[in-house]
Amino acid sequence: MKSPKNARIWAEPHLYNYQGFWYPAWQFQGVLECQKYFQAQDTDILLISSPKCGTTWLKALAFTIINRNSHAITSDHEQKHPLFYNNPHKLVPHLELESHINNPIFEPSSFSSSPSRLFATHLPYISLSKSAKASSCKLVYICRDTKDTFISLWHFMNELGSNHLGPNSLEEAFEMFCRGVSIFGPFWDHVLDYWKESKERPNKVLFLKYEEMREDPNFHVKRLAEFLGVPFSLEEEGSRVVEKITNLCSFEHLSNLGVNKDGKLPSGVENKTFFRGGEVGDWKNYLSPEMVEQLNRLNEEKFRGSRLEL
Ligand SMILES: Nc1ncnc2c1ncn2[C@@H]1O[C@H](COP(=O)(O)OS(=O)(=O)O)[C@@H](OP(=O)(O)O)[C@H]1O
Repeated sequence: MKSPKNARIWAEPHLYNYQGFWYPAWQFQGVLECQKYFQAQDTDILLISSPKCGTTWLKALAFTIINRNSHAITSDHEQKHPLFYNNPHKLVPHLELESHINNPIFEPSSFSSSPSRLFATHLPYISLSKSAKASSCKLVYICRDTKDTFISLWHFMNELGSNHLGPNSLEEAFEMFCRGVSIFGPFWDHVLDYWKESKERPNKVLFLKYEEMREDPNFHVKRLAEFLGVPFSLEEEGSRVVEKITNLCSFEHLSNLGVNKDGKLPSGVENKTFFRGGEVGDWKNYLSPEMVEQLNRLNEEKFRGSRLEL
């Protein structure tokens, strides 16, 4: 199904609805190919998110955790770790984007030496391939406060929007987001489906919250490593490997690296667009009291009975 009006929709001329979720034309083909062709292996790890919920950060953390034996955590002085000269999106391929370019080949990053293939996706649960759901591959989902996600998405899409239709105003974007019309949205359905799966199959789906990770990153890095089957040894804890990973992957560190200030992805997107501010509660600088009330009300309605709070 195609969006009804020929207007600016998240700086896109049209969005397409498939299985209840919205996509720009340039991603739609990749979504279909990914659902049809991606063959998950039992040892795979999929990092999953609705856009702007912490994908870049999670990619950096998971890559560093699972490859720590082959890529030791180096200091600013040594700069040997791949994160010093690669944006996290280059180290962890995004399924629906890569498949669009290389269909139907799903190649893990050549930087990874882990026996687990590491991929990321924004696909909603309903559109994952059969094997991703049925195999023993691990799914790590990260979600974020609804209001901060919306503000981050609005900035990002306006920044990306290279078409002649121009940017969306905050009010236009807000109205669409609340109706569920956003990239890989409705946001609430995306989050809720993975939340339910994480409750039903906790060994299969780990559900992370951006704000909780900001609050105590070391705790969540340990939790992530345990879930991925590569817990930290006592020796590693003693030599502060957890803290080193947290620091290496922090917003402050990654956003100040040359590669993330000046580099670009093969798609042409500038790496710096993935590092806007990384603040919790930035929505307070943008949303009116009425908008806040509306998003709070939607959160309550959509998540009622699920015990999920965002
Ligand atoms: N390392 C690290 N730590 C904490 N936060 C980080 C990090 N890297 C990126 N960010 C912030 O995450 C927001 C981008 O979200 P995503 O990475 O999910 O974007 S994308 O879906 O991959 O396009 C975006 O949030 P906003 O700054 O609020 O827009 C980024 O700044």
